Amino acid sequence: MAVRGLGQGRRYSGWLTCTTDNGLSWENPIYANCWMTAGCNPLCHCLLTTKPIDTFKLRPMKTAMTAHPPISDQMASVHASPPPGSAPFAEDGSVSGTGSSHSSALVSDVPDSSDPPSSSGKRQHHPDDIPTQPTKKARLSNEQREATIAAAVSVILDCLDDEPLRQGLRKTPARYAKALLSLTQGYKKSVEEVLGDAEFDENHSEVVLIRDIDVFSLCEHHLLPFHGKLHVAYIPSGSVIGLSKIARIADLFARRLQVQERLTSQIADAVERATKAAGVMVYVTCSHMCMAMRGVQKVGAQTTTTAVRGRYKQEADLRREFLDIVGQQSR
Ligand SMILES: Nc1nc2c(ncn2[C@@H]2O[C@H](COP(=O)(O)OP(=O)(O)OP(=O)(O)O)[C@@H](O)[C@H]2O)c(=O)[nH]1
Repeated sequence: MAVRGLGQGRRYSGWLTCTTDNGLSWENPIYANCWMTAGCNPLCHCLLTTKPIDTFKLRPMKTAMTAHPPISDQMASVHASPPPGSAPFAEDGSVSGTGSSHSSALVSDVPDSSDPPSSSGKRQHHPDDIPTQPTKKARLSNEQREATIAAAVSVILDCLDDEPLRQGLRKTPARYAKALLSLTQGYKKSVEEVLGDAEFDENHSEVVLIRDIDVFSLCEHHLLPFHGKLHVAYIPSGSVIGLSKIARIADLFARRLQVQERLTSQIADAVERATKAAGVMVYVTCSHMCMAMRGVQKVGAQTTTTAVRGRYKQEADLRREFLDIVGQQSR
């Protein structure tokens, strides 16, 4: 498949075969942005290795060489110019040539024209802004996301280990990419999908409390896990939702890059919206590996966060009842 002329602002993906000057050869999946009109040199776009590369060859992935929508002029302009000495693509889609090693960011955050810009150009987050829909990045194909992450992990391994291509590490970039996408699968789902049809008319207007729901998430500061338990209570007003859906809503938000406070609020907001409840209370206790394995190294430290909505905000008795049920000290 010919890739010549994919064009400025297009994205492409493929496998890049690299050979270092000491004869080592390996393949890296790449997913990159192209901003040249023809004959671009993939080395200038992909984040590959710190080792010198003297030959390279690009062959398409089975389903790849897809042209994606152009990235905005704004994003194209933040990239550095490609180095001189581009290599032409062959008609079969492969490209070979010589060059020196070069690295740059792999995939930029492509702004969406539907995002309301702030005066600083950044998207403003509003407290009511619950991300109930899959994110823009999650709409990329799994293959594209896996390839991008795996390529980045190859670079990380190259920085850590003297033999990044040894048997035990050879498949690590691909394994890690799969694992990370699994740990962040919440980006791909919406609250509506999670709920399905599991809303049932019921006159029960007393507390429904689901306790001891496991929570596993990734701290957005260090990409290290935090895990613990959460308890959710709501006061129905005319209908209830399937019990499992509360845990699914929790997973939807936990399986993203998070801070515990935001996770807690997002679950409370989503449960309130899904159940149209008169009141919601969420209580989360977690251990953060970024505080245990590294940094301050406090292995026993636990963080508790709560979020209250509706009647739980106004009525201390309801909060007390919640804490009694989950076995915590009343405050
Ligand atoms: N509020 C909040 N902070 C978190 C959460 N997860 C991790 N953190 C904190 O994020 C902070 C990041 O602080 P920085 O000083 O930028 O990073 P750092 O140098 O790695 O900090 P140390 O962990 O203190 O070594 C740390 O204090 C973490 O404990 C969370 O869920 N909520």
